[in-house]
Amino acid sequence: MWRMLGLARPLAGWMVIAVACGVMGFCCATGIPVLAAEAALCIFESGALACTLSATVAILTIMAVARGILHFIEQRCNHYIAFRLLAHVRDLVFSSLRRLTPAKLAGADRGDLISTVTADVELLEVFYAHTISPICIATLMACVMASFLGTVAGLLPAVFALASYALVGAAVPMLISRASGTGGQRSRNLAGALSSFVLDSLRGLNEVLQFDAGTQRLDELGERSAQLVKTQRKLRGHAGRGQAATTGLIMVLSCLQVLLCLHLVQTGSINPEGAVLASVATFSSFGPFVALANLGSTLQGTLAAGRRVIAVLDEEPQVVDVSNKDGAHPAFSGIAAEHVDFSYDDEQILDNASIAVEPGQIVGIQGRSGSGKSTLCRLFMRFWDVNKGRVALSGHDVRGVATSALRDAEAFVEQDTYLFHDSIRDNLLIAKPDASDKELETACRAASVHDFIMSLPAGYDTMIGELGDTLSGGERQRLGLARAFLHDAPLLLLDEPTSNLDSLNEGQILRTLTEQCGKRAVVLISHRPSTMSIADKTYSMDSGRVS
Ligand SMILES: Nc1ncnc2c1ncn2[C@@H]1O[C@H](COP(=O)(O)OP(=O)(O)OP(=O)(O)O)[C@@H](O)[C@H]1O
Repeated sequence: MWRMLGLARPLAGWMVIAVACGVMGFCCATGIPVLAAEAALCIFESGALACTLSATVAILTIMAVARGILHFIEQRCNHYIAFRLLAHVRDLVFSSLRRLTPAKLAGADRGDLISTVTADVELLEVFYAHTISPICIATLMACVMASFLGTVAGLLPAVFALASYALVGAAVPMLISRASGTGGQRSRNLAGALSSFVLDSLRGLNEVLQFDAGTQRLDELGERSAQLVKTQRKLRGHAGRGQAATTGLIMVLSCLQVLLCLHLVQTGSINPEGAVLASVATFSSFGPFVALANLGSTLQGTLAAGRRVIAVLDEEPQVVDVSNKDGAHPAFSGIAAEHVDFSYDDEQILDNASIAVEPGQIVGIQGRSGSGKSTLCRLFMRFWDVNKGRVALSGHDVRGVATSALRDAEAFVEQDTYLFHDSIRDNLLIAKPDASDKELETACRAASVHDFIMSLPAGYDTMIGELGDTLSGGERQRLGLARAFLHDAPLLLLDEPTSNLDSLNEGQILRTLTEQCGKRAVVLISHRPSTMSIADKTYSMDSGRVS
């Protein structure tokens, strides 16, 4: 909670305005019946109906309008603070992910991470807009009311009111929160799992139809929905019972205050006027504390979301970027893995692996599936650091090379090319944002994809559908290669670059690679003998060892 509050420090000024408006607004809300009671007493005592009534009506009208305006300003400020902070927190989370990726996003907790980035950050709105300032407002209102009651009716009604506020505003939300238990969290997890299941089913629709698994998927969908509805019904039940208990408790406490005031009048400790004003004020002053009582059912979920967001912010990256100032910027003169040991978790993937790539060379790597070929490329990119040995770029350990220099020196085409929901042009320009149309065309011709792009209705400005599934595997692969060619790095790491291509397109790509090999070094991973035939030398990988 303190860490989350710390993030709100730059917006403290807005928070002060929100709290001030909230307190003044509740003073008006409580003041209206108190003033009305005061006017009634005055008329009853003096009989000066006309003048008292018009003055009172005027003041009451001003207070009622002021209450509305103040509440509006309070809510505006709270939501301004909340949404500014959500943007700030999202920025912090994305910066953190930038530090933690790609190792973090390749891990098994990827799904959890995505719900932290989306749902958890969103949930913090409740904390920033509906938790902090209501707590401050309730605390200040408790002080204001205690001093008012102390003035009109003495110490005892003031102390009783304070105890009542503590009961409604602190004990009740804690009890509701405890009674709801982890229900809020469970409901959120179930809702997240349900949407993933729906998305998964839609993505795998072809497989579902092909294997006639529709009924089975529908049954599972029904079961998951029923579980979610059950959990939410239970939660609503808790919230409803909590609200009913709060309202009942307020009635009982207000009546007890009236009885206490009557008793004090009987003993002569206070006058009847003070007793009436204290009773009316107590009845109408529970608003800020009810707001806190209602937080009970959401508090645990909000704090759990905050804890997860802060855990992402605090997580230490597996690979720490090297800044331009601290790192080396060597001109490319080859890359090598020297006696490298590596494991993702406990399972050893590379065992004393050594490989050397010189400028202008095409180096092939082959081996059975899972032998660690792609892993070696990821170590060249320094997505992970080696456990033993070193990866050397131009003779420099990559752990000492500036990350931007490393990215400039290498272009990596992985087995799956990710295409953004954007135009083909913008998808390619990510590799070189300032590339001219001519450069774009040259890269696409080299990747044998220019003619295909020109056959599309809007050419390079054609939008790529969501998940890129309007394109074939081969078209996506060639766009990935075009990106790498555009990046124009001296080292190309190509992981199965021709696996989805027909022999015509494969031939064109291989021609491009051999033509360019004077210009750059290429690491080529492939199971295809035709692709491997262009390699100057070939390494074989088996159980993490290279020969
Ligand atoms: N992020 C990861 N976390 C844990 N294990 C991983 C991770 N990525 C890969 N592995 C495991 O490491 C081993 C080597 O994977 P790698 O992708 O390097 O193999 P590969 O030789 O390129 O296989 P293929 O030819 O099928 O692409 C595999 O057993 C794989 O399951």
